[in-house]
Amino acid sequence: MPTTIVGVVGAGVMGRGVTQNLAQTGHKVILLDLTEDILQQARSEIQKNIRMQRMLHKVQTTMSAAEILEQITFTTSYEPFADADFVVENVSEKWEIKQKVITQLDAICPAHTVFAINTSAISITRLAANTKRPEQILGIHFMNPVPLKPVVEVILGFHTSDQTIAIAQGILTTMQKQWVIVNDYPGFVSNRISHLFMNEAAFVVQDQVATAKDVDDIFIKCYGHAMGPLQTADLIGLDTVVQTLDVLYQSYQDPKFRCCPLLQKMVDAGICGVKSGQGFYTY
Ligand SMILES: NC(=O)c1ccc[n+]([C@@H]2O[C@H](COP(=O)([O-])OP(=O)(O)OC[C@H]3O[C@@H](n4cnc5c(N)ncnc54)[C@H](O)[C@@H]3O)[C@@H](O)[C@H]2O)c1
Repeated sequence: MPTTIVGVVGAGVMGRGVTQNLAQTGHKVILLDLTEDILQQARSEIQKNIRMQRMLHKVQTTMSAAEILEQITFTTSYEPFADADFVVENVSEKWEIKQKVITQLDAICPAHTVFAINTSAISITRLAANTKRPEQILGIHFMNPVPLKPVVEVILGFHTSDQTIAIAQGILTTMQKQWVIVNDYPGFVSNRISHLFMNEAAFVVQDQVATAKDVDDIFIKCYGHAMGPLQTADLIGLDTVVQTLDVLYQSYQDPKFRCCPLLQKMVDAGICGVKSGQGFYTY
């Protein structure tokens, strides 16, 4: 396999999962975030998740937790990205932040490096236009928790080349992932549909039609879903759900994506779901 070093930008919910998945399948990973504190939290969280996932989900790896962590370089500097062959970008779901990061990556990474954008809804084509390598950019929408979810959505930007797709598929195969390839319109398939579900579920709770648990129970017990829409929103992070709805609303100019005021109010109050310990449920 040609790729040896993978850069990961953003050490939040998704960046940690992507890093763990890459490291435990033998890749050398450079993980970048804004502060040492965030990186320290990411390190502890990855260590905890390796242990928990082995215990609860019987995840098979021949490497010890210490060996997996040794594969990861934690950094606040872009300098090590000069050696990266493949980059997975996982920063917050805000256009200005992703645009700045992709420009910095384009300046430091070697000419051959492929960039995979892990986004909920932002246009891959629009981000690619901020680089000198639009044919080497594609979207990989990983599912959460990354090491446990076997399938990703691969999103083709307008200029994404066949070679870029093949390189990404090579990395995904080593990560033990399967993929579904889709075209680039904001929200792709998964989030364009799921955010309507989650948003409307929040409106139902806001309107006091039912409690969060009753809404979720209907999806789980009547429709056979593994999780209800509000449990899913808590798992994603309510802040990320609100940001994604904002991107969808701006992109399509369609009122069906207007964010439920209850969701916005919860985020304003610091209630962001699993990551903050409180959302529609308590964690
Ligand atoms: N949470 C999910 O279930 C989920 C699933 C699929 C895709 N996504 C997408 O993945 C991306 C990351 O989501 P998340 O849930 O991990 O968010 P998060 O808020 O948990 O983490 C974002 C991280 O980005 C870092 N960051 C912000 N600006 C940065 C910069 N300039 N340079 C480096 N790091 C920076 C933050 O410090 C934070 O650690 C988003 O685009 C989101 O839409 C999320």
